[in-house]
Amino acid sequence: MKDLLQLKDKNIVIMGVANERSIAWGVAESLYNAGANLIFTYRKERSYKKLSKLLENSTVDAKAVLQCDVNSDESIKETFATIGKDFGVVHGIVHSIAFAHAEDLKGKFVETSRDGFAFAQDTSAYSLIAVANAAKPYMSEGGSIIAMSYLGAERVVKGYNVMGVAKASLEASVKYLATELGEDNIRVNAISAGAIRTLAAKGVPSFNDVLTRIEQESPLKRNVTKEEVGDMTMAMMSHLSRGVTGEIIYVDSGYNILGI
Ligand SMILES: NC(=O)c1ccc[n+]([C@@H]2O[C@H](COP(=O)([O-])OP(=O)(O)OC[C@H]3O[C@@H](n4cnc5c(N)ncnc54)[C@H](O)[C@@H]3O)[C@@H](O)[C@H]2O)c1
Repeated sequence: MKDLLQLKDKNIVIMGVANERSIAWGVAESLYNAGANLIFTYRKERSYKKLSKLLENSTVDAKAVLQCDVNSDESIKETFATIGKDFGVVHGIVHSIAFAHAEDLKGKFVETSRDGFAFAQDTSAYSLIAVANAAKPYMSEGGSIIAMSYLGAERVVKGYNVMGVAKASLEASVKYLATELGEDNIRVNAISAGAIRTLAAKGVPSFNDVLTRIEQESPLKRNVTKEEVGDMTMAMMSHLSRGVTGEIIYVDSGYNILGI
C-alpha cells in the first residue's frame, strides 16, 4: 500500500495544528502512517506547547517544529528558508489555516469592516499564495499543496460571512496557482471539508445548527471526522492523485450535492 502512495520519506510541511482537534492533526496522523517525514509549523507559543504535548503522547514523529505566522512575509520566508536548508526538498504542503475576527462573524455581513475583511483575506487566502511562493524553490521534484476550504465559499452559510468570501478567494487562488505551478509538476488542490468541531469552528455562531443539519440531511446522514479529511489529504498528497490539480474535493458526507 505504501508503495502505491509513494509517500515514504517525502518531506511534508503541515501548517495549522492548534490542538488534538485540529484538522491538520488528523492529516498528520494519516501522512505519518504513510511513512512521510513531517515538518510542523505553528503560529503562537500556545500552539507550540499543545503540539509538543501531542507529539509526546502520540506515535507521530516530527522531523522539525518551526514557528510561522502567515500574516508576515518575513516569517513565511524565514520558515521555508530553514526548511530548505535543513531538508533540501519539500514534497508537500498542507495549508490548514484560517482566521477572522469574531465581530465579523457575529454581526451582519453587510456591516463587515474594511479591516476585518482584509484580515480574513490576508490570513485565510493570501497566505496560501505567499506560502506557495516561498516553498516553490524547494519543491524542485514537483509536489502537492493542499488547502482546507468549506462550502461557505460557494453557498451562503448563515454566520460564515466574511470567512465565506475568504474561502471563495482561497478556492480561486487554488486554481490560479495550479495553472501556474503545473509546469513544475506542483499540484494545488483544496479539500472542502464538512463541519468538524475545532477551535476555529467555535468562532462560527451557526456551527451547532450546521452539524445537526448535516446529520439529518446529508447523503451519509452523519458528520465527517478529521481522520476522514486526513485520509483524503493523504490521497491528494500521494502518487494516486498525480493527475489531479486545481480541484476542490468534497469530504462532507455528500452534503454539497443537495439542492433544497
Ligand atoms: N472545522 C471545520 O468545520 C472546517 C470545515 C471546513 C474547513 N475548515 C478549515 O480547516 C482549516 C483548519 O481549521 P480547523 O477547523 O482545524 O481549526 P484549528 O483552529 O484547529 O486550526 C486553525 C489553525 O490556523 C492557525 N492560524 C490562524 N492564523 C494564523 C496565522 N496568522 N499564522 C499561522 N497560523 C495561523 C491556528 O494557529 C490554527 O492552528 C481552516 O482553513 C478552516 O477554515 C474547517
